[in-house]
Amino acid sequence: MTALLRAYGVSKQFGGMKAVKNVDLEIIPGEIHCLIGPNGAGKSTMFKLIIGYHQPDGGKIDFDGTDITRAKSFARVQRGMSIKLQKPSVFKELSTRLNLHVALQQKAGRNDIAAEEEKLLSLLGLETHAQKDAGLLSHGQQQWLEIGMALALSPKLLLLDEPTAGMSEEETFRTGELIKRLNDDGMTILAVEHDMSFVRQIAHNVTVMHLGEVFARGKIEDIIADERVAEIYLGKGHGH
Ligand SMILES: Nc1ncnc2c1ncn2[C@@H]1O[C@H](COP(=O)(O)OP(=O)(O)OP(=O)(O)O)[C@@H](O)[C@H]1O
Repeated sequence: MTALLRAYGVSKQFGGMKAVKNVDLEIIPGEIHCLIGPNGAGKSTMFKLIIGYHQPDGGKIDFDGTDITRAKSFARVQRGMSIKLQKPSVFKELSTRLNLHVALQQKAGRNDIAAEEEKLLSLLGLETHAQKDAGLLSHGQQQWLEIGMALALSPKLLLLDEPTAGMSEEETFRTGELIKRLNDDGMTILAVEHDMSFVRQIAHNVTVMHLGEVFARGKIEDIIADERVAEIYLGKGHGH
């Protein structure tokens, strides 16, 4: 199957520090793909190269059949990437519903925004919080709202940077169920994630980075069974 996103030999250096070395990554339409690895592995840098926050020193990134290696972030969004960064950046003084409304308005050609709002509120499990100021939602609810705002753009690829950061165990599990529901509805998802039990809950395929390089890649069940992967997580005392 043709990849939706394909990175070839991507590298990024900060001063003398090679944060990402010759990384290949492939996202297939319809999959949930997790990019994992211990602290300092280069995951965030790779994510930022994909979303256009950093420019690579070498390599190439194709998205939906187009070379986007040097494209600006907004051009990537226009092509169908939707990005949810780690920290929620909802409009805290606006209601949950209004946050979704604003996000839905950004996509041209919507004719029934109210119906889309209802759909998203129910998908996110936030119906009873529709009128509440977003700033009064729990941390987890704000993260879900932001996922909803990312979905409002009807993306081809949803990119999530550590979607469970700072969440309780219960919120983490519910986030996993939400991501799986989105995927059941056809959404392709790339998530950078630390939490292995969460990765086990959602991932189809996994790319493992270590010291800036791809250390392993494959189906989630093979990655879980790979003792070398367990060693890089546990062996160096990084605490993940
Ligand atoms: N803007 C930057 N300037 C200098 N060095 C950087 C920069 N961004 C990342 N690095 C370095 O690149 C390496 C990889 O960092 P990166 O944040 O990509 O790893 P990570 O796998 O996301 O780690 P973590 O799980 O701790 O977030 C680290 O050694 C980091 O200090």
